[in-house]
Amino acid sequence: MAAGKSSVGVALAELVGAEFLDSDALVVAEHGPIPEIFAAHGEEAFRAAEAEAIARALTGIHPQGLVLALGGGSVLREETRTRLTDVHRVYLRASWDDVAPRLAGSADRPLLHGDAEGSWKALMDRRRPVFEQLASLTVDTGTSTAPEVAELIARRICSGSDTGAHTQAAAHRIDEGVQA
Ligand SMILES: Nc1ncnc2c1ncn2[C@@H]1O[C@H](COP(=O)(O)OP(=O)(O)OP(=O)(O)O)[C@@H](O)[C@H]1O
Ligand SMILES: O=C(O)C1=C[C@@H](O)[C@@H](O)[C@H](O)C1
Ligand SMILES: [Mg+2]
Repeated sequence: MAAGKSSVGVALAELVGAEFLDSDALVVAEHGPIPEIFAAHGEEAFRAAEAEAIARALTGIHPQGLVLALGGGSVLREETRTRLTDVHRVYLRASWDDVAPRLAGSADRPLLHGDAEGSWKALMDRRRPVFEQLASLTVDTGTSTAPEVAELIARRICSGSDTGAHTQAAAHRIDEGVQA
């Protein structure tokens, strides 16, 4: 949470000329604000809506390519991890010290209500192994701005240091974006 998935995703999509989608925004557009979904229907209902939104995004047609920012807990579902097999999967790594100032004043993360630091660390302890295993590329976000992180991702994908599957066309587009 607050690792910068949405901010970096927008910057990366702009850099490489791809379409950008955000699973949280897709869920909100269809079902309303996330805290209200959690309050009215519970986390499971949110996770189901999130998995559906991601499935639709990934099966949609995106002639320019797609950068998809995922909700922080979405990949805990095996069905979603399976859907990501053939794409680049970037893990934006951040520490509590990195994210604490970014979370200040934000009330739209229902899983962090109360003891935000304790909740964030407990969530991350559970999720980190999943993120590490799923990622085809890991980037630290602590000391770089979102556009800088985006550029680093594009360069790493171009240079082949990302092990994720990708097409020649996508690599070429990224190359052009990085050089632009
Ligand atoms: N590399 C960065 N350096 C400094 N601030 C950042 C960086 N990346 C994102 N931010 C800021 O942190 C806040 C959270 O970023 P963002 O919404 O992109 O995170 P997220 O990972 O999408 O969070 P969520 O899991 O809630 O969807 C925003 O205010 C954003 O401007
Ligand atoms: O980390 C999480 O579980 C979440 C992160 C946000 O992106 C939202 O998807 C929601 O607040 C849950
Ligand atoms: Mg986000």
